Amino acid sequence: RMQEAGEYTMKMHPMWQGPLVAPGGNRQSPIDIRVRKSVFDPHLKPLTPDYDPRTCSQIWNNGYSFLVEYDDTTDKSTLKGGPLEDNFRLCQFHFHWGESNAWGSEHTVDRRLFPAELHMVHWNSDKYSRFEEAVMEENGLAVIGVFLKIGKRHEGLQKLVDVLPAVRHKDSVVEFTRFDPACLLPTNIDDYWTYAGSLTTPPLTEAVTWIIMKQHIEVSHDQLAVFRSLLFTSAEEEVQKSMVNNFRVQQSLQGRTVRSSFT
Ligand SMILES: CCc1cc2c(cc1OS(N)(=O)=O)CC[C@@H]1[C@@H]2CC[C@]2(C)[C@@H](O)CC[C@@H]12
Ligand SMILES: [Zn+2]
Repeated sequence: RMQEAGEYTMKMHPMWQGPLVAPGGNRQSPIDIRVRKSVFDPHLKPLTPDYDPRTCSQIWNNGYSFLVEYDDTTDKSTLKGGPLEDNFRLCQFHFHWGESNAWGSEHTVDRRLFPAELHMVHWNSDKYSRFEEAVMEENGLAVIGVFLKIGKRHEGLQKLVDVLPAVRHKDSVVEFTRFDPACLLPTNIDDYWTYAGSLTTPPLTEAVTWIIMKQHIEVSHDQLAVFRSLLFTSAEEEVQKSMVNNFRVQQSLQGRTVRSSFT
């Protein structure tokens, strides 16, 4: 019997069977961005990502998403400007998506859901010496969020899509080199919202300056379908679970202000 509408019960990924709220969390992510409540900040500078594709090293299925990891032992792929006071180093990017195109993003814009969301994770290399340290510190991380919509095929993404079957199972890793993450940014990166939040997966630490792009990117239905062919489960497990709906429920704003770089 097909599930009746509204009867939909999402099988929670084991990650969410634990504590859903960080202890004492008052700046949690993701959130709904209320456009009319965001405050234009004329002092926000243009964002200046400067990525070196040669720092791309591997793709890893960590059992919740797939992470494209970058060598962050030097200042070769960096992010500066925007709301950021310091220099940040790119360490990985990953996505969140749904089992249908009707939902999948973590952030929403006036409650509008997107089929997927890209996160590019950077850490403050002026203040800390390694990612694991910055993860625990306020203003330790900066994450760029980009919404994905279904439309024309994304040529730059295809190189990544083609290698995903090699990391189908949890804990699989495959070498992946010379991928320029800038190709996944929208053409206009000057218009964004920014707010103080947290990681949306454990350790859920309130270390993140979020920078959410106003302009989305387009990927094809077939490209997103390959994301859904990944598995939460490792090769040994007898019951295989499709990697879908790997997003966190929205958190309350708790008095925070979302700033915009545009009017
Ligand atoms: C894909 C979602 C994901 C995984 C990870 C982080 C962040 C992640 O997404 S999100 N949405 O930016 O919060 C930051 C902490 C990372 C973790 C991947 C695994 C680690 C790198 C651990 O090995 C140590 C710190 C962990
Ligand atoms: Zn994420």
